[in-house]
Amino acid sequence: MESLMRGTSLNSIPSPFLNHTFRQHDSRFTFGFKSPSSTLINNRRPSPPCLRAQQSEKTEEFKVRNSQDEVFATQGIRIRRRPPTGPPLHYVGPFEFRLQNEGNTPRNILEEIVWNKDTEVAQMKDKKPLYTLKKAIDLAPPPRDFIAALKAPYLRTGMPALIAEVKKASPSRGVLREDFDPVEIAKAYEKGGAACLSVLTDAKYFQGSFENLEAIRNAGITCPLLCKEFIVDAWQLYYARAKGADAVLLIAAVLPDLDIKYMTKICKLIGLTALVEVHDENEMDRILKIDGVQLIGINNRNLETFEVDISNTKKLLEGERGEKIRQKDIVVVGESGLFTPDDVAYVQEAGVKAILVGESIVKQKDPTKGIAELFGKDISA
Ligand SMILES: O=P(O)(O)OC[C@@H](O)[C@@H](O)c1c[nH]c2ccccc12
Repeated sequence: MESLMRGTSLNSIPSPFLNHTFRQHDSRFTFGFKSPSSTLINNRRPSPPCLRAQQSEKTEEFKVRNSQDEVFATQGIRIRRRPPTGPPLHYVGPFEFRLQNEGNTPRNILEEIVWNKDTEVAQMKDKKPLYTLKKAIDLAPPPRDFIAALKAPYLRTGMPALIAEVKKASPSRGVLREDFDPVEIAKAYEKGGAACLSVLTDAKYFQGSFENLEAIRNAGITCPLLCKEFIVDAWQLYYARAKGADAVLLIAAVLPDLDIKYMTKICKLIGLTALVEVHDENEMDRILKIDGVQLIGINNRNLETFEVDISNTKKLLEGERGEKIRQKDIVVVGESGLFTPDDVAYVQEAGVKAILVGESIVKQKDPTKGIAELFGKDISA
């Protein structure tokens, strides 16, 4: 299974956004990175009836996708979940004309990742259908309480609890650590006082894996584990739980409200905690209207542009939003771009009870010391 995650077909999708260090090429993919062109196709023969039937199926698919796009647009979601199929053929006299897909190039890195993930998940689902995962989750180690693990150190120390990220690489930063031993890093984080760990499982863009998640889970680590994945399908929730995850990330920039509602319910059902990630006011307002969300992450990095600005955490917690969050007793996590004790103090002041940190601690020779440096003191006691 893991070889599939890192298999040739997926690793080889050419990407204009991906850091050169782990980029390969393959022409088998349906969505390419050709310069968007509007090509008029002119077939000289009229279509036989079977072709026309296929085309009307395509028309239906096109309509469904269009209406999905409309739902996304009304919620302010810019990310398209799949490459557009393009308009169906138009008949003009004895000729068939159609405009070739103009929009089948991802508009940004997040869109590219999501399109890849969709293909990847479809392949994985074929190999491991849901009913096999349902059996597997009964055998998985019982889930740990992610939110309780965050609240305890915050109540004890008054400092934000740390979710320390096991992260080898990212599309914006390239490889963060060459000598990457996920289990050693996880142990060092735990020793340094991390409350929970986040483990990147995306292979193509972050050089992570589910093997890492499983290995950390089986290495005697007691911190609850967040599976850091791009969830586009409920099947992935079951897969994450089967691999030992205690929590998963749901990205509001990718998932419409209905998916968030449905997925948070499934999470509850199978014992996973959902960390719902927002990046702007619109996403925050959408998520605050959804019942049952207990944990919200504010990402200081815009996943479409890679811009990092830690004042984003403050901005989204000001005024009525902050009030509503307190009323609902939601735990907020400040995510990304935190490097110094001043940064930690800044987001704490803004109202977060936990922080999610990768780069600044994973890059340190000794990540245990990296944590003490980040907080300006030893938080392990
Ligand atoms: O390495 P940083 O800047 O400390 O960031 C960690 C974490 O917040 C970041 O990896 C992250 C936040 N949300 C994500 C969604 C997908 C992938 C990665 C992320």
